[in-house]
Amino acid sequence: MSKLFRAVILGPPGSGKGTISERVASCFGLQHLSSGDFLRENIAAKTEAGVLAKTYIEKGALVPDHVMTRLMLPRLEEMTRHSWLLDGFPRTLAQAEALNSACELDVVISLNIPLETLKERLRHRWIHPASGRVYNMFFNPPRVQGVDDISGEPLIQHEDDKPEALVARLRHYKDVAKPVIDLYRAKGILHMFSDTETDRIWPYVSSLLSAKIPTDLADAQRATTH
Ligand SMILES: Nc1nc2c(ncn2[C@@H]2O[C@H](COP(=O)(O)OP(=O)(O)O)[C@@H](O)[C@H]2O)c(=O)[nH]1
Ligand SMILES: Nc1ccn([C@@H]2O[C@H](COP(=O)(O)OP(=O)(O)O)[C@@H](O)[C@H]2O)c(=O)n1
Repeated sequence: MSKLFRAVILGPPGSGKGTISERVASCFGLQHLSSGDFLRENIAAKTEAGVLAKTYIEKGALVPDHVMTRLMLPRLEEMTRHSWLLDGFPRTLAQAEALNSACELDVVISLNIPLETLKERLRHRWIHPASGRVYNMFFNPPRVQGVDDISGEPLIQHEDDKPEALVARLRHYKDVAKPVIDLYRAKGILHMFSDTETDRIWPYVSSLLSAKIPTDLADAQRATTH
């Protein structure tokens, strides 16, 4: 069996992790696992972890490490036969260390986006809460203003994307992420991309993954996902 491929995408809220992950999933056939979406599914299903996580997210706080790892590691266990791209986890050094002991990563993509750009994007981010689909009123607007393209249901704005909560959230992200980035840099698997536009970053991410993902794996996975 060919080797499976494991990747993580890091970056502050609004840096384009979800947008790039979707492109990676469709071009390279990796499974995209977003911890934010998975948390929202757990909250909607009122699982034990979901009920607990909700109390933190509502306050704009990070979900504690032991809750996140207890949620994510079993989910990754279910994907041992797939190649995947993990988005939103790990967020802290403790989460990165827990992930380390569960599996070996091939590549870490880190998005380095200027603060002003992040603020501008998140102000205009709207989501469809049931599916996690993300829109931007300029970059990828819904076909009908305020309405999800697929379900026709109303879009909402995250409380923590509103301007008042944003700056503190982005600043906090930086402090927490630094040791995670340092860890992956020390392991020699970190690839950092800096720009203000996802469309300019994407060709570099795409050529990195083309070089790193074994071709037989990419072909096989494409065949099963299309
Ligand atoms: N203007 C602009 N918006 C973008 C770009 N890339 C992503 N977005 C939007 O910015 C917001 C944040 O992107 P998302 O992929 O959700 O970032 P994440 O929080 O890191 O997962 C979304 O509304 C995206 O549609 C870009 O290059 N330019
Ligand atoms: N590893 C993680 C991932 C998400 N979260 C929480 O879940 C929320 C939504 O995650 P997300 O990845 O969809 O959103 P942003 O990081 O773009 O805000 C975050 O704002 C955190 O409150 C967390 O605490 N720890």
